[in-house]
Amino acid sequence: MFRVLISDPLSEDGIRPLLDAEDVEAVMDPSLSHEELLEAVSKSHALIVRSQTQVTREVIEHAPELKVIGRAGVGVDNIDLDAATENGVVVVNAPDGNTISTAEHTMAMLMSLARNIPQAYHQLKQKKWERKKFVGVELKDKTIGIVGFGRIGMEVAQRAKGHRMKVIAYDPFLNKEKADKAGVNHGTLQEVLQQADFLTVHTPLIEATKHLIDKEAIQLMKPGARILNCARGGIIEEDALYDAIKSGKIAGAALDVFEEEPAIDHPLLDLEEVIATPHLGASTVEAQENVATDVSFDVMELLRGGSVKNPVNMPSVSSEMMDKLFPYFQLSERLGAFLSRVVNGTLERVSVYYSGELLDVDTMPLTRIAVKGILQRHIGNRVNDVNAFKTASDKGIVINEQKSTSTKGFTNLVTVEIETDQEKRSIAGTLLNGLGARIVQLDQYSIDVVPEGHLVVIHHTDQPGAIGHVGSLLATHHVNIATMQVGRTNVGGEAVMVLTVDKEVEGDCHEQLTEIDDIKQVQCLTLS
Ligand SMILES: NC(=O)c1ccc[n+]([C@@H]2O[C@H](COP(=O)([O-])OP(=O)(O)OC[C@H]3O[C@@H](n4cnc5c(N)ncnc54)[C@H](O)[C@@H]3O)[C@@H](O)[C@H]2O)c1
Ligand SMILES: O=C(O)CC[C@@H](O)C(=O)O
Repeated sequence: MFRVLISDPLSEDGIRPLLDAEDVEAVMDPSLSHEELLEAVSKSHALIVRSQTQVTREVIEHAPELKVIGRAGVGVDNIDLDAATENGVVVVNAPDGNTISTAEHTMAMLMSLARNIPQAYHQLKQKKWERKKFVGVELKDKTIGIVGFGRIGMEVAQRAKGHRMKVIAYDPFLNKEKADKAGVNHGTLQEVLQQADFLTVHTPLIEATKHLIDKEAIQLMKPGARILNCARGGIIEEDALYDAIKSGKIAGAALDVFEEEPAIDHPLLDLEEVIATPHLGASTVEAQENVATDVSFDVMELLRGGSVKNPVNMPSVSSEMMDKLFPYFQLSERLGAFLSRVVNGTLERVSVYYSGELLDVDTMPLTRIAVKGILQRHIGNRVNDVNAFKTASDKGIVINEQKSTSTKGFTNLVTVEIETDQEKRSIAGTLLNGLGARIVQLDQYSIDVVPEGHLVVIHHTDQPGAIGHVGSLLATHHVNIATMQVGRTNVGGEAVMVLTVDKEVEGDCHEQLTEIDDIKQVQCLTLS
């Protein structure tokens, strides 16, 4: 008998198949205290949550029999994915079921914001008939800037077009061709900020999107623009938004989500220009039924040993497979992560080539890990080696894996190649017997670099003094160089320097490196 604990309110119709299953004993109790949750989860094989229950490391480590955590919704930021993976617990979510509800909620917020509906309603309830105070603005011919053009962003765009708004969108996976197909304009983040009368964010909350809309970003916006967040608290910096509304730079904001929830006594709620709902984007009968059905299906499949539709983290890999592939996991991920951080343009195709002793091995798990390393730059830990291919194909990225007889003299070689709408770049790495992983090729240049820590990649012209200038400048910024590799194709031609350094190169130091004569591009990255 599988014991399933459901610790947030879920649609009973949606989880009916689970409640009725003969091999499942389900307990739904959304009112558990923290101590009661720890006690209940300690006997459970599966835990199903929405966004309220915080599935922390402590919770996961209290559950020795736990096999799966089901998230009835999209965002998994309330689940400690690392702890789940480390403890062999599979996390599944239900990413499609609440898209429409959240897009519709965004439109409801957009219209309420434009026409001051909540404020006017509140006054009328106080028996005040105010008309002058609540003059709104039309949506027609206004520009809506959409940051994050995934499932919800795209649905919002279609609805905004119905209101005859102009739509401009930014997403690292959006290019002109995809934007044309969706009938929207494609812009950089800066262009979206500058052109938007209404700015709406629909990204996940990950390292790259935390405070994406901060003071500097708001500075770029039109005076009198309005901002919406029906995605995740923290994408918009709340203090910066507060100041911008107080100063009159931003005319108003509509918020469904907050950095800390429940947000009962939040300063933004004291501003009349702010309208808000308590994280209601997914709160419709339909969405709750959809996500409950989807998540219970995957949870039951997993408990019964079947395959799941929406895995979020890494399931256990057989020990036999692990022995062969394990040494290459980190190399493949880091090659992908390195290349994704230096490539320009929108990703279109990823090819991974294997040679030498990898010729006869099933290398598909390594390709997944390389693709995960590439996509993580923009998607964070929602992409993993299980869902990497699906995530790539959802984004229109073609994945290609090939075996090659060209080993360039190494006993094993993994080559990752990325094509974007602007360029084609490649990187190759090997495992040296007893010495660990090495990057041995970057594009046309032969190098020898350990793929870890802080790295600086400098494209320059091969001229006397270039290396010395870089060394002296880093020294003035107290950046210690651990190793330096220089690759060139011919004397006096194009060349690359790859440095490993003891601390991150940023700000002025980065700026000044780019100003050195003969240096064309400086890219800094950290592999951990
Ligand atoms: N308010 C609610 O109740 C509610 C309901 C459902 C979803 N959500 C949230 O809405 C968000 C979007 O959900 P979705 O289903 O559309 O997800 P999705 O994965 O389909 O789309 C997210 C998009 O954001 C893009 N992105 C990532 N980093 C970016 C960056 N730095 N700049 C611009 N774009 C970036 C991704 O490429 C992706 O296309 C998530 O945060 C989700 O948790 C909230
Ligand atoms: O459970 C909820 O209502 C919120 C869900 C939503 O934030 C999500 O990310 O899917």
